[in-house]
Amino acid sequence: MPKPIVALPADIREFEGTVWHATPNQYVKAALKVADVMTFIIPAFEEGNDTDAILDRVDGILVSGSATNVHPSLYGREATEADGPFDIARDSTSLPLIRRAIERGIPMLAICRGLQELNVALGGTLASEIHDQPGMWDHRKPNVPERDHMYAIRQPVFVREGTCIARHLGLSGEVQINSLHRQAIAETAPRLTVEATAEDGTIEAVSVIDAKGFAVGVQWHPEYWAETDAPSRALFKAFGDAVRDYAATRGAGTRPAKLAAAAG
Ligand SMILES: N[C@@H](CCC(=O)NCCCC(=O)O)C(=O)O
Repeated sequence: MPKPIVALPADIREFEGTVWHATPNQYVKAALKVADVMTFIIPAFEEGNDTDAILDRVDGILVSGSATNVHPSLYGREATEADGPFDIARDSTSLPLIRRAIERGIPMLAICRGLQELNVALGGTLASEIHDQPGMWDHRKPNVPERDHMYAIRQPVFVREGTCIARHLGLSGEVQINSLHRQAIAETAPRLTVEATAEDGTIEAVSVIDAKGFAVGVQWHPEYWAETDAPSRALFKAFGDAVRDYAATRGAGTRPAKLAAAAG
């Protein structure tokens, strides 16, 4: 069987005097080295992407983290200074991919901003600058020069027994994670179940209720240490296995009508 492919919605970045559709190496490296799947980076456009045409051609979606935030208008709020910076093209690409992948039973792993997009895509809301609230930890990216130190594993979260994420991580109870976020889930979308939380109550992992397949989101960054940290590795291998299972099914004559017609 050919190596399966997952779609990853790009971020919009500006440098060297132009606009780039980009993603950090850590996501595509973990996908290839640990999940053993290839990644097609999807250019981020406010309009023009054909979501089903993308999903007809891939076996999963991987929704990455980003320093930008989901635009508050997407969860019924006015935008304030604290809610930025924004990446509306990324929002416009990710949210339809997330909704449609869930409808079609296409495996999805959502990470950090990806978990927040998953929650908003399914009708939930987000809170900004959570560290300013009484009793909350500081979950923000550590202000250090070295990227390994930014993504250092440094906080415990508690994984509920018998959950999807417990199965994929290969454990329940306390697990140590890294943390690089200013926002978090405020109102959980109706179709999501909370599967892990931090001691301060921050939602750290969710899964889609009654999902047809692998459909989880984590607020931390398993991709960064996927080759060396056991729970991170287990999660990416479980994602890769789900993607291969989907690819095998898709390859077994259940290709979407559009592709079958195009193939003649
Ligand atoms: N912007 C959101 C999501 C945070 C996230 O995805 N962080 C990973 C990238 C970190 C970085 O490079 O700054 C939030 O802050 O909650």
